[in-house]
Amino acid sequence: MMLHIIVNERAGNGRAKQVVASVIATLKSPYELHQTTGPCHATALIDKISQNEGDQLCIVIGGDGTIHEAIQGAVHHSNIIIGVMNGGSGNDFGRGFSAFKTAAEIEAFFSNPVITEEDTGVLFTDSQHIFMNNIGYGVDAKIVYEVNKTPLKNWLNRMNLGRLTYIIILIKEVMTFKPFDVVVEYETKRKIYKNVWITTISNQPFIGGGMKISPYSRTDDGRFELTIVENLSRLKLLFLFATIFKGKHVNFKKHVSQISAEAFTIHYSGPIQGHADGEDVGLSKEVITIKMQPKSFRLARNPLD
Ligand SMILES: Nc1ncnc2c1ncn2[C@@H]1O[C@H](COP(=O)(O)OP(=O)(O)OP(=O)(O)O)[C@@H](O)[C@H]1O
Repeated sequence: MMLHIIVNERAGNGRAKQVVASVIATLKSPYELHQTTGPCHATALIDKISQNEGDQLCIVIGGDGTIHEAIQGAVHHSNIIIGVMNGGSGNDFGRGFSAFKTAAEIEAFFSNPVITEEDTGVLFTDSQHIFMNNIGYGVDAKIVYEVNKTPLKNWLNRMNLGRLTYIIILIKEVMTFKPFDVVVEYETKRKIYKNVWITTISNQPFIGGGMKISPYSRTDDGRFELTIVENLSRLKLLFLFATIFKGKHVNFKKHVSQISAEAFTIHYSGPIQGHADGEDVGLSKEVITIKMQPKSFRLARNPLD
């Protein structure tokens, strides 16, 4: 098995750069180092690496954006095995799937390889988007959109206060966002929800840097969980957000519904901001569809996790 290290040195405001430096200083196994230079480069690197014969272990060091791009490539190549080291500020992939923390853990993987086949999803709007963590339309997506745009993020990241960016923008958006209506179709069912704030489809539990929005999601069960938050005041929504960090929001059954299925079609009453794995996918069309791609990439798990 050949070892490749793919790093986005810009990720996490330099955190990935520090991680890669400490890994290569202590790694004993031979490796090839690849540095991403901009958007979509991680996908192109995976495509190129896949042309080598046999299994290729690609340890991706970056944030969820870089990992998302690497997995876009990995789903097309069965000889690619993705491993991850957290180098961003949110790091939800590492929380929900698995992550290596040290070179010693990578060496431990070589003596005892734990490789699993993991699910991804595809969002169909006017174009297609593959996602591994979650996609969502609603106030949560508007928060992600605003967080990615704000200069506050880099400034607070530099002081290791990345999570504070989410909290400040979350409060602002909860106070100004206009709720919407949806019709959800799954299996043979059709349900109507009014006054909706959040529609998030999850493949793993975490979103927004550690908020446990979908506590029962599993990355290899061939199903998604749709979380709908509806019909509550702005103040209650703010309170509910505070409970999402620990996954306790699911106890508010009057306002929070969770549905498990392999595919969903959702009709929106108006254009609502969306994201896939924290990256902007624009405003919702009238109808969107989400489909499961079961066991679509191979993951190297940290055997010491
Ligand atoms: N060398 C580079 N310079 C600038 N951007 C890059 C480079 N390499 C990759 N990128 C782009 O940076 C985007 C963001 O990267 P990533 O999500 O890994 O880091 P981050 O935004 O700092 O992390 P987080 O989302 O956890 O805050 C990626 O989607 C990728 O398109």
